[in-house]
Order: sequence, then structure tokens, then C-alpha cells
Amino acid sequence: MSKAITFSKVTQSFERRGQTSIQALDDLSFEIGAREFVSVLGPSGCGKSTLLQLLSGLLMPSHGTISVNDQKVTGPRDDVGIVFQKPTLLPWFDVVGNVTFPIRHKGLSVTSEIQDRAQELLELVGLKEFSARRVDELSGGMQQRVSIARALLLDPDILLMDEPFSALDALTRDEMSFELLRIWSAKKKTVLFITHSIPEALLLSDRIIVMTPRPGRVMEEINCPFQRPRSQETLGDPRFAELSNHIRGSLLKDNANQPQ
Ligand SMILES: Nc1ncnc2c1ncn2[C@@H]1O[C@H](COP(=O)(O)OP(=O)(O)OP(=O)(O)O)[C@@H](O)[C@H]1O
Repeated sequence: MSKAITFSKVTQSFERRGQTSIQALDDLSFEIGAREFVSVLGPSGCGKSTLLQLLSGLLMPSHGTISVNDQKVTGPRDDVGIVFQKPTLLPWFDVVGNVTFPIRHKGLSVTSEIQDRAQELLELVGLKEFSARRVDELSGGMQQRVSIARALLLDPDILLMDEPFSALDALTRDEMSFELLRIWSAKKKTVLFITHSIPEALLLSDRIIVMTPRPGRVMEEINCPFQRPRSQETLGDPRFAELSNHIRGSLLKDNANQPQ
């Protein structure tokens, strides 16, 4: 499998005026293969969002290298799409206007080809009938679908998702997980998915990277052995409960070892 993402000995410190600096990541190394779905799990503050900002080129590491498709990341790039925790939609544009926003943001005009592409993506995320609606008329789950379609507009190889379903109610969250699996099997992007939810990570991923408390390092990498396509039945696989308990145990043990 060719490599899509490489973190090599990445350390990230944040300087704070008049205070000691905060080390968010320490000597973090891992690789993600092309079209792999990998989740990053870890306690609050272990540097998950920092990792994503580094990968998207919004932040430069204090030490180490991050590469996408074997090229060093030096700034934001079109082959990486991002879905944030909050949908970050623009209320003065309708649904399709939000999906095509990355084109306007680049100073380009929205051609009929782009409009067609946006409509295709809205169909993919189940919002074909809603393209002319105002975004504030949509539910939280629907808004997050719009932001997934927007992230796919420039056809990136890589999709970064920062706890995209954490603001949704439990039922919608489950529904969105299965939706994401369907979208991923249609588009087969490389996905790096940040989450606090062990079941969500197990259900979605090929592999899970478990991080230590801050400064974040890789504590463990876990292969998710469940056959695809995944379904409600996956949740009942005895290995699902075993792995879930194992990860919970690792996270609790490592958290307990932290100085208070
Ligand atoms: N711009 C910044 N300036 C100073 N400190 C920062 C900055 N960004 C992050 N940090 C600190 O770095 C650490 C890691 O933050 P980060 O948001 O990456 O963690 P996280 O694992 O995503 O947390 P959560 O799960 O709570 O969202 C935290 O202690 C945070 O306060």
C-alpha cells in the first residue's frame, strides 16, 4: 500500500507569553496508507487537533516532518479536505452555495461543471432535494453532510475529520457513522478521523492510533479486524466488545500514570 500520510518525529510546542511553553506533541511518528481509514483516539488535550492542524498545513511543526503523498507539508493544499467539529457554513449562501464555496474562496468562478459536481456530491450525501435551502433551515446532521460535500468538492485524496459528529445527538451520530461508511466506500479517500468515541473509531476504521496524554505520542496502534461493509451486526461482534474494553483499559491506565 502506498503511503498517503507520514508523521516523522513530530514535536509541537506552543510558546506562551510570560509562561512556560506547552508541549502538545512529542516525537510523534506514524504512517497512513492510501485509502486507509484511520482514527486517532486519545484523552482530551493530548494534541489530536494540533496533529490535524499540522497535517492541513495551518501550523508548522517545532521539529520533525509531515508529508502528504511523499511531499513535505509547507502550507494548506487542495489534496486535503477538512471537516470540522462544527459545520462552519455561511448562512448567507444556500446549500449548494456552501458546497461550491472552496472555488469562490480560491477566486475562481463557479462553472456549470462545478455546479454539476456540487449536485452530485449533494446526492451522495443524501441532500439532493435541499440544494436551494438556507443552511440554517437544516438539522445539525444535515449541516454536517453539507460540510462533508464541501470538503469533497476539490476531490481531495485525503479527508481530515475533527470529531465531526460530536455535536450531534446520539441517534443522529450513529446514523452519520453509517452514512460516512457509505460515502467512504463510494469515494475511497484516505481518512484521518479524530474522535473521543471508542465505538465510533472501531466501527469506522481500518486502524486506530491511540495516543498518550499530553504531550501526545503513539501509545498503541490497533487493527480493526471487522469485515466490510460494516453494519449494526459489527457492533455485536464479540471482538468489538473485547477491543473496546482493551482500548478503554489502556486509556484509563495511562491517564492514571499522569502526574496530577
Ligand atoms: N495555539 C495554541 N496556543 C497554546 N496552546 C495550545 C494551542 N493549541 C493547542 N494548545 C494546547 O496544546 C494542547 C493540545 O491541544 P489540542 O487541542 O491539540 O488537544 P486535543 O487532543 O484536540 O483536545 P480535545 O480532545 O479536548 O479537543 C492543549 O494543552 C492545548 O491547550
